[in-house]
Amino acid sequence: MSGHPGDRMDEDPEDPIAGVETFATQEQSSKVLHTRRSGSFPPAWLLGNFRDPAGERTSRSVGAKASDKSDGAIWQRWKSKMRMSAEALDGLDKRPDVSSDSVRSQSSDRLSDASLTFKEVSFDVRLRSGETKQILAPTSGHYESGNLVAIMGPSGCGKSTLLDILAAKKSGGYSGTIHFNGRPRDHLFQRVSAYVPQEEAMPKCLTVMEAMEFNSNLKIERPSRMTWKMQRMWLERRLAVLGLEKVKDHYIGDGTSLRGISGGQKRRLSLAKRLASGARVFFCDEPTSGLSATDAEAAVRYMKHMCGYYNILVFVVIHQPRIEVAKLFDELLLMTSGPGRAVYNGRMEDVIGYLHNVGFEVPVHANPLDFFMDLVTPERSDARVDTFVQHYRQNAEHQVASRVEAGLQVELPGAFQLLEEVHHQAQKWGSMNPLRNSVYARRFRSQLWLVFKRQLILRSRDKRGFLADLLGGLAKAVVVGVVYMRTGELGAAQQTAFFFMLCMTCAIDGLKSMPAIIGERSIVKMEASEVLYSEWAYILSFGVLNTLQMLLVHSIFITVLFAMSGLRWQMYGDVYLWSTLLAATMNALYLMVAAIAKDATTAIVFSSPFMMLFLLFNGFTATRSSVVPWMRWAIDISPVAYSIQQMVYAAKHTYADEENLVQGYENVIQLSEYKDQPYTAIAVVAICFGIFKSVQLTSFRLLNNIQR
Ligand SMILES: Nc1ncnc2c1ncn2[C@@H]1O[C@H](COP(=O)(O)OP(=O)(O)OP(=O)(O)O)[C@@H](O)[C@H]1O
Repeated sequence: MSGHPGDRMDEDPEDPIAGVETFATQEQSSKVLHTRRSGSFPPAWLLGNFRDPAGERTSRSVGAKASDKSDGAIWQRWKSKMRMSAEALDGLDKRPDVSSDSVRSQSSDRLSDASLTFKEVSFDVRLRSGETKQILAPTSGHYESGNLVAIMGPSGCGKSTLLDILAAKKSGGYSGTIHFNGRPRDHLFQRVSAYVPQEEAMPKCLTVMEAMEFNSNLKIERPSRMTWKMQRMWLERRLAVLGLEKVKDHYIGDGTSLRGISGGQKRRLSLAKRLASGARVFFCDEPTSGLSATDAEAAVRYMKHMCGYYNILVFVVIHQPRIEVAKLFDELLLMTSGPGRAVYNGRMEDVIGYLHNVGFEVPVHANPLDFFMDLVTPERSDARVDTFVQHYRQNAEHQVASRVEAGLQVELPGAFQLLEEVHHQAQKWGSMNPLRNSVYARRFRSQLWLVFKRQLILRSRDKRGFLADLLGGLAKAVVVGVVYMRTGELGAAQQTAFFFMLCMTCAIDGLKSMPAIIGERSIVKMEASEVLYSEWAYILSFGVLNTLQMLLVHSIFITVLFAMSGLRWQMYGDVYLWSTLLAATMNALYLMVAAIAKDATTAIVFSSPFMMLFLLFNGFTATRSSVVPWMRWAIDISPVAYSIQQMVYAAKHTYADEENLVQGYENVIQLSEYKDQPYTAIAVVAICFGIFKSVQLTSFRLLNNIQR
């Protein structure tokens, strides 16, 4: 069997195989391919610009010289591989005991072994009173791939704390050691592990397959001769393992404005995305909470599939599962609270025997886990916490300790070697860049392109939002234009009032961009903490697209308004330039606030003082001589004031042949203490823009780091 990024490789069967499943997939895929290439937007090049398996034209240069024959051979090998993995998957589905070794060994996609060992991991916090509180007492464990591990215990016992420490979500503040594959965890651990939050924010207008492609492309580089269609087949296998193949072309949705996949399917998509990223160890924080009993069971059952089929290690923090669900877990780490301490750490099937050894018999028809949980929940009157803690210390702790020591003796390939193994095998499908020894699997420019591409797709699908923005700009221009229709015939004071109103309108227009960045922040926070891409990649792509859209809407607004005002077209260039600089600077200000604020309401509240400062100290209604001397600086730094000032000078030059107007403008200049200083004006506007952008970028990054 031949390989693909993330799979273990065996020998390639060279014979061409056209299995039923393969054909079905091929047909579906080509249907989508056809739809995407037939002129719809986003265009095909945006969604995937890769060679058709049949050797058709490609825009990807690497591998373009390969002969059709060898491309055909690659395609046949790939089809054969996919068919065999589909058969193995079918076999897995049909077996009631999904974890049986015989079924596992059928899996051609089985990843190499991995283990996680933690020794004496504890966590203390310093309270405001100065005291230290132990949240998690020293806890140890050793777990190997192919196992589904349940972490259970009463509320507040430190399950999530332990999970966060193991997943490297907590960068410090804990003691103890954590080893991956018998070696100390290093910076590459994040590339081979995945943290799955309780509920994940995902872009609603993306399809399930596109979400998979996004994660996969950011974590695993596609070899040059692996086509878009081949990658899709590979991702379909991952979706099939989690029971999502039927919804692969459905939108994710948000359940309200866009009905997408169900809540249970979303949870499974969270897993599938990480699977497509090549993760070997999963840390899932309450993946079943909020789901119906049926969906919760399905989620755990699919996790079990994933574990067995790919040989993955999965930790799941879970609250009192039903007996059918509990039985799916291989291992159990049960904790009690006050502080968090282990009271059981072993195979799930041994729980009843363990309870018997401690002196408790599980009542007939009772769920053993419910029974056990009740006994170790300190708040319950029938709890026997001390008995279990003591029994664990005297009889079980040393067994766990020896498992840990044995685990530490076995040095499996480290994260880099695992990545190298995958990289090496993937090279069978074409050339690739050298493997990066960085937390980011892809270079910054690839991250930027992939993030930009997704943003463009999402924006292109939000046609209503775009149209509303465009029509809003047009309507605003018409309304303001009707008010100032005779401006061209009026005196300098009235014309300056028009410039003032125009600048005010441009200055507040950017407020509407705030909800977009706030809405996407939780998605970016999650993805950036998973080191899919750097925050800069997001901020840059958002900035470019937001600016382009703003420029388009702004241009329509200014042009229509200017045409209606009746002013001479000679000064259109100046009006356009200064209003655009002002709009861009104020937009940067609003995005800066949006990057800091908790939510949209807070952002509006925060942005008001800044907005008022610039709008009120505008040099026209409040001049340098009319404001208190100690507030004159506000006019000196106001982009609004500089924009009005430069428009006034432009008008004075434009109407140089009309004596009355020139005189009128002289009066305005004198009253408002204006100076014709275009370079100072540009410098001030550019400095403001630079400061707002820098604060936005830094705070976005800082906030993400704090919350990581
Ligand atoms: N950084 C911290 N500072 C103060 N207290 C903390 C900190 N981290 C965790 N805790 C406290 O430690 C306890 C354990 O929290 P944790 O979220 O790990 O528990 P849990 O078992 O996952 O709870 P639940 O099942 O309710 O989600 C809680 O009381 C929590 O408030």
